[in-house]
Amino acid sequence: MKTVSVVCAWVMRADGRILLVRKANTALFLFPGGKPEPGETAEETLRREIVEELGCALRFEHDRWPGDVLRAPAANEAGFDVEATLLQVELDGLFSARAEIAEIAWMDRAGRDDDGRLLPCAPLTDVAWSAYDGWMISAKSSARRA
Ligand SMILES: Nc1nc2c([nH]c(=O)n2[C@H]2C[C@H](O)[C@@H](COP(=O)(O)OP(=O)(O)OP(=O)(O)O)O2)c(=O)[nH]1
Repeated sequence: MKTVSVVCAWVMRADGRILLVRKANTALFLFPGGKPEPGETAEETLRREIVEELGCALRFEHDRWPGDVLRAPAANEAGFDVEATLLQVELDGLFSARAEIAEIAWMDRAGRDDDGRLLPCAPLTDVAWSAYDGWMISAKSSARRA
């Protein structure tokens, strides 16, 4: 299987919804982010992509879900898997849809946006929710053991 590598942002609102974007002329909602340029660290890629897509800076929190490298069928490239480095971050400052972003949405665990609309999502979204749930379960059981 051919692979496309991306770095993506897991941005969780206080009510537990996560931020997704839909790019112009595409149907599926995705995590903000994109492909690294040569020589960039994951953090540099994400800062650049978020400025391009949402026009704001990022904060990297250290006491949150450390994120993961996740694999799923690629949303917009037939025959490719996406290998995504997903980093939990917070947006710093006002943000809005820029450049190629057609829509921004906050998705809940049931896949709905703030208006109750069921969002069509890239396969990576489900994989990421499952990884996050797994981390939450293990974080709670270590807290109980402590
Ligand atoms: N950003 C992002 N891309 C995803 C996700 N899930 C998923 O399958 N992909 C796929 C879609 C595309 O096939 C690929 C990202 O390519 P892209 O074209 O959006 O990346 P980019 O912004 O760096 O654009 P470019 O360099 O090709 O101009 O990864 C996701 O959650 N976020």
